[in-house]
Amino acid sequence: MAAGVLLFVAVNLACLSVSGNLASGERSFSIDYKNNYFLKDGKPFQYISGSIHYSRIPRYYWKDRLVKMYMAGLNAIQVYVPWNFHEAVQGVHNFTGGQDLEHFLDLANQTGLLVILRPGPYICAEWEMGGLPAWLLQKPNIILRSADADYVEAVSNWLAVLLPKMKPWLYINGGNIITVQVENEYGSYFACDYNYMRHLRTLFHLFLGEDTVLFTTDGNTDKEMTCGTLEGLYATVDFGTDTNITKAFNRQRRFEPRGPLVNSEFYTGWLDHWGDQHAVVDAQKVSRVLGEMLAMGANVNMYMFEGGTNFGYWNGADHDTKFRSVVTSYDYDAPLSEAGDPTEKLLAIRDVIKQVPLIELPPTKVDILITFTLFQVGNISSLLNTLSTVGPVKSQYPLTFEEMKQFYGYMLYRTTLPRDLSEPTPLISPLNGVHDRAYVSVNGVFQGLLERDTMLVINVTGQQGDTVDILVENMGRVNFGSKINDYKGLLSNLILGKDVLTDWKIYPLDIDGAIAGGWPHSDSQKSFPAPQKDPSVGPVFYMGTLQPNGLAWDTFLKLNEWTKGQVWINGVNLGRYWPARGPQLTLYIPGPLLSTTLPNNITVLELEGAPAHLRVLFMDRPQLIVEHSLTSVAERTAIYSVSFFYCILFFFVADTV
Ligand SMILES: CCCC/N=C1\SC[C@@H]2[C@H](O)[C@H](O)[C@@H](O)CN12
Repeated sequence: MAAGVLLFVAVNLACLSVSGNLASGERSFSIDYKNNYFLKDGKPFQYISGSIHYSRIPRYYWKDRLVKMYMAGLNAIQVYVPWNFHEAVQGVHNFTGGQDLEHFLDLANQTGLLVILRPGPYICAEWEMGGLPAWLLQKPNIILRSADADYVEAVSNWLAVLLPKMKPWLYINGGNIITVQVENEYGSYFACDYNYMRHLRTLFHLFLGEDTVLFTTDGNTDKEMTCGTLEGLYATVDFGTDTNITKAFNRQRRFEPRGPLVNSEFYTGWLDHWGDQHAVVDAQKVSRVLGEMLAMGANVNMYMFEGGTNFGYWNGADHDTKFRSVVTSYDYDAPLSEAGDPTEKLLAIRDVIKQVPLIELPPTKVDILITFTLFQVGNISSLLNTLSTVGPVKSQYPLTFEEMKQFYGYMLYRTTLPRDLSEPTPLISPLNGVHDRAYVSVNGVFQGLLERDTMLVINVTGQQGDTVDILVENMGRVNFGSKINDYKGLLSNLILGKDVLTDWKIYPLDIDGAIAGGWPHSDSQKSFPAPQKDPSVGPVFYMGTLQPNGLAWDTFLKLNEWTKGQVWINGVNLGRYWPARGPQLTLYIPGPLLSTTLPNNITVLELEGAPAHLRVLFMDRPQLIVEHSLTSVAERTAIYSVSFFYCILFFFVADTV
């Protein structure tokens, strides 16, 4: 029996012998600084936890994931609360449906899982702006994650709503929350503002009670631990498989000489940015290092255990040497896949934990391969009456998304050519002010794109008075480091040759609202352009309808030879696709999102260029670019032959108009 299990059994046996000094039935959770472990109801307790983000999993799959985590041997889960997920509009709080945090906590409780709650208010997590709501940026020069008065006021108002909801869920009050994290890796942030952390500590104690176990988590360096820790908040560390465990926990000991050893984020995998090679972490290495930590009696949370998906516009970004947007899939090479399928890594981890009988895990999904063809709806310039019902804001110079009070998605900036441009003329944002991608058209003809930090100039031609349309895409706000004040849109003027472009009409686009309202399928009685021989280039909408065919399983949408864009299915925004850049090549579609009785409406916004065939493919497994080619020849042959067979069998010509 692995040493880790021996120790786990020993700790549990110790529980039987320890005569708790508690009234029978009284619940408590605390730190035993004498014996260096947690006490649960007065008995030694070691948590084996996994991170799962309810904001990245459809509500109908929460229980499925939680049960699988329990079946893997965990006794706890760790969960972030993204502030912007619950207060996208200032002062308007949403705790229903996919935001029903208390329902998620209740499902975890029903499943026998304790909870390590991480309410931030900043959470990082490769989530949009690290969970901070973008409307904070409307306060000029706000210093986020500091004692800045505007920021502190907004944080205090938010925590005054959230924390009272959480108090009944504390283990000591009959719930399942055992510990609560304050902020997140604060030692990594430039501000190092102890007054801010003291204010948070005051609020957390005020709303949750003085006897709640509060903690901090920081990267495994002295500098990070120095700025990130505070008296009264138990200091924990995070590190992955390549870190020396003894050195890491010795560093924690320098800040917490007594108390339980805790690795709050043991990285089971890692995140992907568009253009990266897909990050993987060896399963045997993960299970081995986990076993070593458990054998030391350490408390471990595996980050991630179930990653899920950055649906809609919720992905974050990093900005070290340049801006790098996080992909839609948050699979994280985690023990449970993005679609919730157990992996070899989960089985290896379960072998180390071995605290639950080896119940058979549910089988993976059945094979599905469906191909069908989309039809062109039109380009954005021609759809402004549908997509921008509020109409344009006129401004001499460009306004940001935040100034326009639209925080996510896409914005259309329109002006006219100041003079004839018979020769290709450079269009440039001299201050690198395109945040993040701008798709440029003249009189509806796509001229090219500008990309933050990457593509800073394109050539344009046209005649004086021609309409210049610039569609700007928010690719997700930076979620880590000093650049989280990540304003979006055209942050500075555009220069065309020697002319500063002025006199703008700026159109907020409510694409999600239009699609949720049934567009474009509800317009299907109208005539759409007939399929073109040559595919359009530039931002164009396409639509399709998949007739019900019993398909109610999880599938993965592949847009083979498409470039980059966004997909909606039955009104739900699945997120971004970018197969031209990878490594992600498919989009996860949760099975219950598809109707087995009604037509399934697919809408695609292709931003650069669709393939002539306009076909899309529903697959039974994800595809991504790994270090070697996508698949071996044998695998490729198998996929294509199976695909060919199913194409014949399931070829769907989408409903046309
Ligand atoms: C080297 C940069 C470290 C930044 N911290 C990261 S990257 C992946 C994870 C998640 O973002 C997590 O939310 C952070 O707390 C720690 N971490």
